[in-house]
Amino acid sequence: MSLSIMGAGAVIDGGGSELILWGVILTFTTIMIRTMVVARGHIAEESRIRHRIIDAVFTSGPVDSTGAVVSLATESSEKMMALRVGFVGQVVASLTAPLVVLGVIGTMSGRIALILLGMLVIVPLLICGFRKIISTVSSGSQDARKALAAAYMDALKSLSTLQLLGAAGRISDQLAATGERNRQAVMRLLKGNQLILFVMDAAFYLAVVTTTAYLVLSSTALTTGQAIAIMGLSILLLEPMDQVGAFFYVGMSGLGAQRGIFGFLRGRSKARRRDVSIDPHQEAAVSITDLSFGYDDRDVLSHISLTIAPGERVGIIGRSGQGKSTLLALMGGDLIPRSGQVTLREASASVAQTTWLFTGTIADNLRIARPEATEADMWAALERARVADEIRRMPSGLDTQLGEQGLGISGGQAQRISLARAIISGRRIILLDEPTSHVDLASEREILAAIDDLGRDHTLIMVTHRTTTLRHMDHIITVNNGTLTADNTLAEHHGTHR
Ligand SMILES: Nc1ncnc2c1ncn2[C@@H]1O[C@H](COP(=O)(O)OP(=O)(O)OP(=O)(O)O)[C@@H](O)[C@H]1O
Repeated sequence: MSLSIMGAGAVIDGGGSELILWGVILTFTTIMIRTMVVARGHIAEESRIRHRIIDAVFTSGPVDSTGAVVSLATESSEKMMALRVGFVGQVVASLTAPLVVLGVIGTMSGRIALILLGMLVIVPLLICGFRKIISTVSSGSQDARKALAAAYMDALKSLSTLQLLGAAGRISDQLAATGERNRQAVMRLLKGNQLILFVMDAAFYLAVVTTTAYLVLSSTALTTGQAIAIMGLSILLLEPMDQVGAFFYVGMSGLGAQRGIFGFLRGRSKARRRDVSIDPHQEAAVSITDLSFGYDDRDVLSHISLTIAPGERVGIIGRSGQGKSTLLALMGGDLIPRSGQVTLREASASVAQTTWLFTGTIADNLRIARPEATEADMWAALERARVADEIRRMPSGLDTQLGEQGLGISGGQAQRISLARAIISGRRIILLDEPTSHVDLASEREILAAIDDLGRDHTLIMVTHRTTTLRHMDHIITVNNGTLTADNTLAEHHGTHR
């Protein structure tokens, strides 16, 4: 369009080939800038954002809401990428066009170009003004969407529990209500956008066209051809207005998503986990010195010290809520002590209370701990965890597909696969948090036998409630009121705690 308008002005004036040439060059430059900026690293940028989010989760430990993180790593990342790659590029390009046009108008009348430039500057100011007005509505819509994603994720994660409790219907109603709140928030955002767009579009179009017409008509220095060319060109000044609509859809939601992602990353970097310190020259497998820890303003462990020799099996017991799992998490580096020090001779592996298996095959789940493991390595680890025979009897063996959290196998089998994974990792300090609490007696016997079979090349530290398990331990430590009591033998334990 710019080409034909400039052409018109030039042809009418005669000898305007220079203008046409400029028009051609600058129009193509604008298109190239737009294409290059938009295309640059589209997918790379999105995966970079996702990578930062996931990296922050991995380095700083568990999150309060998995759903919210999934929402950040999917929808929000997409929106932030759309803002940074597609939208910013388009805005730059759409601002280039009017500047070029002003340059061309400037060759005919510097005064008109300057006045129109002044009007153009108002556009970003107007956008900023409206952004402030609408940002609350936009954040509300983002929050509603995040709440919806988190609610779905939580409901799906606890589906079987909800069904067992007969609460599925109620939760389904709650999800519907959360969905409705999300719909209303989106509608509010759209309504606000439409209104602002209408006002801005109409006002700006009218202002530019009337001002240009007035300036052209009141100028005596312009030829008829120039006057027509300037009037035509002024239409191109409205190009940024086409971006205003996109600004409120892509820009505002992108900025909201960016705020959410940066806020999450800032929070995570504050909570950044410090890996437990490793000292291969240390004699003890685990040494804890004058360690204190608490959640918020509540102290859980106070000035505790502990040394565990390589090859020892230590049972950690105590009443519910005394801090057994917390102590194990501190040994694994999942929590940071408030004061004091935890030092391990080498990195540890964990077997959690509830099985932690991914969707994938049994082999996939083992190779997570050691990607280069051969089939023979995997069978050896499964033998040691006393689950190999059962897996051999499964039609697909190592290729048996597991659902989320080990769906498709029994809790006891899942727990022993989890133990096999700790074994195949080659780590010789194994932290077990009540590995037998959710399994039947037969599975418990198998797990305990597997622990006995591990031999003295592994140091085992196990939180447990079960007295049967304690017989397999060399030492028992009781956590009580923030302190530790070491019972050197099982007899001592029975003597004091029966
Ligand atoms: N993430 C957390 N935020 C705040 N408080 C927590 C958190 N995790 C645990 N606690 C509290 O810290 C205390 C110790 O918890 P911990 O899970 O370590 O106890 P435990 O001895 O392992 O209990 P149980 O035998 O019931 O598993 C409890 O009072 C618990 O409520």
